[in-house]
Amino acid sequence: MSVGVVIPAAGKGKRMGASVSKQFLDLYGEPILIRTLRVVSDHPAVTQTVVVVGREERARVESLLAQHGFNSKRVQTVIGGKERQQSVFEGLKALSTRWVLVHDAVRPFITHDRITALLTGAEETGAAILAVPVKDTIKEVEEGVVSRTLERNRLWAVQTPQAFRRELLLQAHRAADQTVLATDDAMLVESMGVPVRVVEGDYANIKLTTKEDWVLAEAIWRKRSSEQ
Ligand SMILES: Nc1ccn([C@@H]2O[C@H](COP(=O)(O)OP(=O)(O)OP(=O)(O)O)[C@@H](O)[C@H]2O)c(=O)n1
Ligand SMILES: C[C@](O)(CO)[C@H](O)COP(=O)(O)O
Repeated sequence: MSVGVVIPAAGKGKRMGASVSKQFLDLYGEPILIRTLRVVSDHPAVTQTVVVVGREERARVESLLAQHGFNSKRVQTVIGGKERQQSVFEGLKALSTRWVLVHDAVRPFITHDRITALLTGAEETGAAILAVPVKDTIKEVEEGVVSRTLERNRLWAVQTPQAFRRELLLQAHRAADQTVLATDDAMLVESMGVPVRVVEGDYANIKLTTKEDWVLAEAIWRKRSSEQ
């Protein structure tokens, strides 16, 4: 199985509200992007990694990669787009592998064990995602009033990485042609009628989105470090 990875890292991190984009913030002495990359690119199935960056940040990312021992053969950079979906599409075009993992730069707590399970899950239909059962009750709200309570035992919170046959995901992105804006890649494949396998994720695989997530990230990191 030849597996490439796309790491979208061209976001601005507006909801985090820090002075630099969240993927460059240090978590216990190392930038989040580097922590994420170290786990994903070291997985034994991964042969190619592409980091998608903002145009004005490319030089900074390349020097960060070199500083942390990632040479340009192991990890390359491409310029992203305005939305995550466009950034992923740019990354996909730079890969030559049969399979692709798409993984947010800001989910540093992914493990090899979950990546392996995800890749196995994807073999059947060409598409698989990691997800965890939701813990809260979820309601639809319109103009400040509840319109519907969703059936919790059918709801899963979706994470990355997501794994696809690369040609399938490329086809799905081309079909969307920027007229459909999806919040994850699986949505594009689902809209082609392809079944997407759900593989149980890990609640610790959080996405750093707001300041509260940072507190949680520090706690997860401390716990993981004390267990090693
Ligand atoms: N145009 C974009 C937007 C997002 N991303 C990346 O997609 C991942 C998930 O996106 P999100 O958490 O929404 O990051 P931001 O867009 O940076 O956050 P915000 O919406 O708060 O600005 C991040 O690794 C982010 O860098 C990207 O590569 N290109
Ligand atoms: C892809 C994702 O991480 C799955 O949970 C999420 O949808 C990304 O959303 P964002 O608004 O781009 O952070």
